[in-house]
Amino acid sequence: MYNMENVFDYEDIQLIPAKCMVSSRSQCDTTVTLGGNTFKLPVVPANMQTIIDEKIATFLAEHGYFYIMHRFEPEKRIDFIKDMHARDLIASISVGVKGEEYDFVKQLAEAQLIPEYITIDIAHGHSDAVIKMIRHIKQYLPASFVIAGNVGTPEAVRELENAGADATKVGIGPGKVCITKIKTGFGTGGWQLAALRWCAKAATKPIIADGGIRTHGDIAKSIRFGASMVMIGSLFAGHEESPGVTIEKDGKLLKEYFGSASEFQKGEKKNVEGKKMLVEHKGSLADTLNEMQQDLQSSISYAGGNKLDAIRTVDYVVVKNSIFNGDKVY
Ligand SMILES: NC(=O)C1=CN([C@@H]2O[C@H](COP(=O)(O)OP(=O)(O)OC[C@H]3O[C@@H](n4cnc5c(N)ncnc54)[C@H](OP(=O)(O)O)[C@@H]3O)[C@@H](O)[C@H]2O)C=CC1
Ligand SMILES: Nc1nc2c(ncn2[C@@H]2O[C@H](COP(=O)(O)O)[C@@H](O)[C@H]2O)c(=O)[nH]1
Repeated sequence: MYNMENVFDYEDIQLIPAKCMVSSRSQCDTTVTLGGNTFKLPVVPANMQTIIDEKIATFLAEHGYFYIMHRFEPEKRIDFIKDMHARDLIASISVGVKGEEYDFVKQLAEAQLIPEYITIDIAHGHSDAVIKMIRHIKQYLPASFVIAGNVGTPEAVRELENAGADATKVGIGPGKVCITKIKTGFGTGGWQLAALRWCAKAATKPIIADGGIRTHGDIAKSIRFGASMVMIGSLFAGHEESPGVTIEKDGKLLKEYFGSASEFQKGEKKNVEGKKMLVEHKGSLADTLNEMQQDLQSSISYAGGNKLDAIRTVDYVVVKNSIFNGDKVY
């Protein structure tokens, strides 16, 4: 059994401020390097169909943000890579592990269409299916940076890294539209931050923390506990640009956000581990990204530095389930 004293989640932790070394938060640098490219923020919108589409991917790439396109319209991926490369932008796609995905990878290699990033997007990433796919991609597309997941244990991180993954994605069930924990009894939901720390200690390559981010402060906490990058769904859902229908209810604008393992995504009620919810309309994605950057710059200043790395070593306290005291940001 995992030692319960080491179990905590985002809301249980407060980072402790250190002496400020900048005269303005604008001096704090939030950039991060992953796979040889430098991005404005250590944040990537989730590769889900209600979070990202080709238009958002292009916007993110053009403005210096990392992105991962989802894999739920597989027939569009080749044109997507060509289009991004024609614009001199990074191509970052997702794959699954079924038979046709092996052919797809070979097809890319034959056409010399080499995505800069390939994410293997599977619910239970600690599996031979993912290990085999990592090896397959590394054989046919050795120049692509492979992100593999999702996992929730150090053993899984080691196995995927040993198979050739360049980064691993941590988070089984902490997502807002996730019902894995309820339907299966498994996962890192409720202790995602502790699981991240546990995995990061074993990792020799970057870790992407995935799911459970509810506030911008949680990004800083993820960095503190070992993430190089943070994947976020719900905070990016419901924007003007977000895919999905806008609904007006009681004078309020709402947008749908559904899980990749939901009935809505799958089109059938089979192995459903996700749900659909309506989220409040949030305005423009660019505004949210700017606010995230400002908040992270502020986090860096509280950490007593001027770069993201300053956050990695700050002290923290465990304040079990108490930091919000009923407060809400909005
Ligand atoms: N991060 C998270 O906590 C979770 C994320 N998701 C998301 O939902 C989407 C669908 O995921 P997924 O179902 O893996 O993708 P797929 O439906 O593409 O399944 C991929 C393959 O893995 C098999 N598979 C899936 N889950 C398991 C398992 N628990 N044990 C053994 N084999 C398994 C499937 O077979 P078969 O269907 O026959 O079992 C299938 O052959 C992904 O985008 C994923 O990221 C889903 C759940 C949790
Ligand atoms: N268990 C499930 N997890 C899912 C599903 N669809 C996506 N996800 C995961 O959630 C995160 C986003 O989490 P959030 O808390 O930021 O909203 C996403 O990146 C996936 O890893 C699903 O259907 N079931």
